[in-house]
Amino acid sequence: MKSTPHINPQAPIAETILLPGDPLRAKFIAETYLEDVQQFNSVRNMLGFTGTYQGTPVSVMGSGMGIPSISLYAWELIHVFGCKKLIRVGTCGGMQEGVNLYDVVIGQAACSNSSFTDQYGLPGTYAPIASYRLIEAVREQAKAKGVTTHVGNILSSDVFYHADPTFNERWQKMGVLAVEMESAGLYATAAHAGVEALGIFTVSDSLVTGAETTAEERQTAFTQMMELALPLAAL
Ligand SMILES: O=P(O)(O)O[C@H]1O[C@H](CO)[C@@H](O)[C@H]1O
Ligand SMILES: O=c1cc[nH]c(=O)[nH]1
Repeated sequence: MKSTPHINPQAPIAETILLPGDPLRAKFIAETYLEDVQQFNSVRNMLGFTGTYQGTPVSVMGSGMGIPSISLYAWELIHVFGCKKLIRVGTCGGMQEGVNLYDVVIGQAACSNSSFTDQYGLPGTYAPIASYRLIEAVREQAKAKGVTTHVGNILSSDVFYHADPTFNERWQKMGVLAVEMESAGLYATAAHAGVEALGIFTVSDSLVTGAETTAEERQTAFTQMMELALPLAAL
């Protein structure tokens, strides 16, 4: 089996892969939802698993935090291991009133302060967007399950603790729904390779009210986004 500096597969990797930032969230998803689970990766403790969900093969692996981390895993998963649908299941900070703790956000597009897309040498600014097919499918799932979702622009920030206290406010003014740290890199990597990507998030804290969840909840409690993402394997 092929291997890379970061993924040394001990089992097959499916065409659809869920990518939580936290490798322990990947383990939780595999143990909670998948059948016939095999662990395929442990390099750097970036745990990866393959199993089936309602009969369809699906993998789940931690992506680490930040655009450089998710983008290198996404590149290897696509170009070396043949992944075609990459779905980030992450936590995010709500940036608008009405985007409350535990709500589900779907990242239609991802703004960023990262220079990641400079590598493509485009004569302008690239707008990283999710697969519309995957957005539509998740919305249908959400309707059927009675889950409220917020669909719109998100911010993939390179900085968690920003020195400038007005940084978030300026993105909020532009209607950005939520902040996280990876999707712009994932969307651009997928677009460049001609495959599909989507980010589905649970609001773990609110930048509007200051409310927040615990580290344990971030690892295991955000099951709605997982249950919306897994059926995408069958598309
Ligand atoms: O919960 P995950 O998926 O890691 O996502 C969010 O949480 C981390 C920051 O705490 C960043 O990776 C951010 O994108
Ligand atoms: O990147 C992140 C993730 C969750 N909450 C935030 O405020 N930022």
